[in-house]
Amino acid sequence: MSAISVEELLATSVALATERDIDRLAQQIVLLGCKLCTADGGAIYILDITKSHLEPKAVVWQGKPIAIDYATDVPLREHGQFNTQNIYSYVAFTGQQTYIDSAYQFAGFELTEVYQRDQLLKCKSETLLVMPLRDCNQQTLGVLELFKVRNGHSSSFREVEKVAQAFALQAAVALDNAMLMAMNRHLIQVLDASNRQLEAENKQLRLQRKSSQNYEIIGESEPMQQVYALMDKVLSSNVTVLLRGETGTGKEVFARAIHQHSDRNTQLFVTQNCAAVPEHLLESELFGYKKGSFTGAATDRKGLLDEAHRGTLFLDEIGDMPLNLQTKLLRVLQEGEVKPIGENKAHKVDVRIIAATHCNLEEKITKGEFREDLYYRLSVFPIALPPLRERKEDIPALINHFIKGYCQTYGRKVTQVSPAVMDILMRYNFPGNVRQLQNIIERAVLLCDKETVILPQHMPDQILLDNGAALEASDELPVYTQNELPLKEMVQQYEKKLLESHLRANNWNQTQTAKVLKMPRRTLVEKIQRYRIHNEV
Ligand SMILES: Nc1ncnc2c1ncn2[C@@H]1O[C@H](COP(=O)(O)OP(=O)(O)OP(=O)(O)O)[C@@H](O)[C@H]1O
Repeated sequence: MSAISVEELLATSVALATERDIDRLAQQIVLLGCKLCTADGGAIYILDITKSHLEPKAVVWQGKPIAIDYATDVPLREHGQFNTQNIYSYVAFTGQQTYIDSAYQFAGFELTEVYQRDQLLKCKSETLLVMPLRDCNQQTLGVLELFKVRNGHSSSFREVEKVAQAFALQAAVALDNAMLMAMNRHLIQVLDASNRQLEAENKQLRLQRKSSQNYEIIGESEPMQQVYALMDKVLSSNVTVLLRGETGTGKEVFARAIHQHSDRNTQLFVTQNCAAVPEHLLESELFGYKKGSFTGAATDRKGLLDEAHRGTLFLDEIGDMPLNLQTKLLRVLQEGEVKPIGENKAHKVDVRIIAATHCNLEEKITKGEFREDLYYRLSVFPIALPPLRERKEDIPALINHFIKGYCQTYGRKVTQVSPAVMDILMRYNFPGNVRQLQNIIERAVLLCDKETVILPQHMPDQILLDNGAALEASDELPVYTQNELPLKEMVQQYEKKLLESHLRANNWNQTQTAKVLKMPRRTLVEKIQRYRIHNEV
């Protein structure tokens, strides 16, 4: 064996201690092992993560790494038994440093991998040394094999036993460190990935919470849930939204909510009703003007589109916008450009448009009153708001919301509506939708001087009339078309139905019903017994 210089030993130590990549380290180990023990070649096998196989990691021949494609994994167990036939798995299993001096005469182990490699390298292995690589807890990490080929003067590895052992120990420590680091890196990656996933999920959850709870819009009914789901989709984009719905369904409320929950919420939410002002005024409102561009234009004036720069412009009643302005608006949507009246050049604006309409735009297009191209630009993301009569389950929550608000405004102590009022309002069709309900409650709160409950007499006459008509039309009261009964009986039947209906509306509370019907409670009880009226609750 050629003597190893101190420098070479130091260089070996440094090389092993500094390499962190397992594949490169495995190659270094074999290269250095060959050099220290004057081997012609060598191979390293490392235990896989399931600790069931030894995987070939690097093979070196005459000082150079060669491809390891020929080598296959070596199982540690076969048929449930430890695979002690194979030299690598034997060493891995027993931890015994093993020497073979005449590979082709030796019958103690299967040396299939060795013979295969010899065929590939066109040589004949003569002496072999297979060493276990174990960590400080004596757990096997892999095995290192060194070999010398038959060349007439090859010597046994036994001569370098001590050097080989010391080297294997050092190599195992380096390998253990590198594996721990790789494991750490892997864990950090897994943690990072799961953190990113958690962050994304949290963001999504925050958005969902916003949608169902934080829009500050009253209504939990199914049709409203569908609207919230659509709103969620447009919050993080600048897409133009078209809100459609009857008057008073809350189009402005929803437009404001979209702005407030979007990235633009630090900038202005500007509104303009396109039906409320004449054409020339609407144009100067929206686009602004230059000083002197028309009589009365004493100074330059910014339009609302510029006011809403980086914010949102809500255009209510878009269906009533004059055709000339529709063309100008289309340019804003297509080019993001605004040209104030009297100005030669257009300038860029960054504004999100939310438009609203209660009218049938498709019909207006057919009549030539609305530009089809503008319609397509505006209705990139239409949201239809349901009329109140299609989400009556939201009426009680809206009533409470408005009662609270108006009690604060007017200093009243109203807490609720009577069951009869609730019944009347639940029956009503609300052509004016939420706005109409809001007005009804405002009026009722104002009418309640000392009362804490809103009663039928606080309802507008029209609502009571409509309610009476609805009651008559419903099955709850008998409608006689023929005089098949004497009048007295007809009146009695009518009285019975009327009492039933009021009792139901007052939640079968007899005192309350008697009060509403302005009759003594005792008389009501007598009639209930006489007509055999039964509480349905
Ligand atoms: N879901 C709701 N929760 C609480 N208040 C609402 C709701 N929807 C509407 N409102 C109230 O109803 C009134 C009418 O709403 P809004 O002005 O947004 O309706 P609109 O559809 O824009 O009406 P129009 O078509 O007449 O312009 C407002 O005072 C608003 O505060």
